[in-house]
Amino acid sequence: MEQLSFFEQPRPDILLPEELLDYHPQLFDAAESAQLLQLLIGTIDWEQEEIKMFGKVLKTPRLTAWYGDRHYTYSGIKHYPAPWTNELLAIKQRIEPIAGTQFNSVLLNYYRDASDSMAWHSDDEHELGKNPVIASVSFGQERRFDIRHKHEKGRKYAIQLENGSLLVMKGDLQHNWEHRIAKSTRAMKARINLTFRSIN
Ligand SMILES: O=C(O)CCC(=O)C(=O)O
Ligand SMILES: [Fe+2]
Repeated sequence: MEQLSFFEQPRPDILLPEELLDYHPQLFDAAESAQLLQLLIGTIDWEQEEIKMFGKVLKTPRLTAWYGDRHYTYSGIKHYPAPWTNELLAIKQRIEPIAGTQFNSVLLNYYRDASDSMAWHSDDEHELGKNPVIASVSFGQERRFDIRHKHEKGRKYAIQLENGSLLVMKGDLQHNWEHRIAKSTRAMKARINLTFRSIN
């Protein structure tokens, strides 16, 4: 199946383009990451959204939640976020100096196992502006993050997003590239990813 075989193992010899991606492993240590993973699983108001595709109603293959100050349209659905929690604010304050910008919203994704995923997409909604900085924090199971150029076939990268890491996405990544978290053929434990955004 194309989904599973598109990328081989990430090549550690290929450096990530630094104008697009800035990776900070172990920003949160193992103890803190384990604690935040359990706390977020237990306290976030998770939902499984439905998407309409080719006249069918499908469930999104992961759980999601929006928190922050601004409502936001994503995949054609208008979201009214829940107010910041103390933990989410603390994570936001920790990453803002590294990302070099301030955020007013966060999308949380909960990948329960290997069959949870996020399809190829760009975060290119109008409210985010043309070349947004988006800060992606991961807790729990390491998963592979795939990136491909929209027009130049063969320009692609894969990076393992480790427990406690921060990935800053910037430049024209949301304009000329797409990214995804593919399903995996190997067993996968729970993972939570938080993408902090600034919505106009
Ligand atoms: O789970 C991830 O690492 C990616 C999340 C993502 O692309 C998004 O929230 O738009
Ligand atoms: Fe995304």
